[in-house]
Amino acid sequence: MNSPLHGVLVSVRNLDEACRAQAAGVDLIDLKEPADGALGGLPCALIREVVTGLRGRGHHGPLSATIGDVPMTELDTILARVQAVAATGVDIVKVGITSGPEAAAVIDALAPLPCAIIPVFLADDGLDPLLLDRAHRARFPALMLDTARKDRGSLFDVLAQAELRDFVSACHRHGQGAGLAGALRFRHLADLAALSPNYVGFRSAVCIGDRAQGLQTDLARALMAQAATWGLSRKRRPHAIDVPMGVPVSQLRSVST
Ligand SMILES: O=C[C@H](O)COP(=O)(O)O
Repeated sequence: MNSPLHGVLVSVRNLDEACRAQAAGVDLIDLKEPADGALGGLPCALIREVVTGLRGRGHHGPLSATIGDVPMTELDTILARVQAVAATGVDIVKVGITSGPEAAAVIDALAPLPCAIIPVFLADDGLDPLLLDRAHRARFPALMLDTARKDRGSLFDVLAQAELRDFVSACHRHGQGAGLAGALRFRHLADLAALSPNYVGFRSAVCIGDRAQGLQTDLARALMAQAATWGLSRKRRPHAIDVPMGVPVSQLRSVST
């Protein structure tokens, strides 16, 4: 249960928001620019500033960052961005994967890299089982689902419960953590808990208005409190539903700088 890939992930865009997330007790702080799409990237200098700032404030929890919304056709750019983001000092690099002929080559190219990478499958148009199987076999520490079009409902509107359950089970069968995100709201916590993912990701739910607005500390605190009652946070209540073991720290490849 001490996996760094367990709990509630909240996306932030700068050090101020990161400190708010830290104050709220967020388990995984994720760096991205929410106004630039589902996986909008931040400049590496800003990522480094946030990493240094948080570590300087005694934050020991895992930090992730996205490489930005890079098309699958631009493999060289994807690999260069992964290397640059990993070098900022984050623990995990998130890479968005969209279905299409080039996606398999992206998975294959990411797999041997010497840093912890989480492929994020954008599920708006369904999941490609062959692509997912490839990612399971590539031994990434975790896989994640998210949605690109935030105005069309949540992850639960684009995938059936059974598909989500199969995704989580397949991750666990392959020794991988399973992450779920996609315009998730407080009202989804019970359904999320029933799926027993390793971590759940939020941005829209901790903003007033859309996800491009500022992170609200009060909402983040409330989210963490409610997630804890459902066993979805690392700070679980004693009576909370048990969540399967996540990926042990030893299984995370270190980030090369
Ligand atoms: O990585 C997780 C996402 O940032 C979640 O954002 P969202 O709740 O707006 O879909």
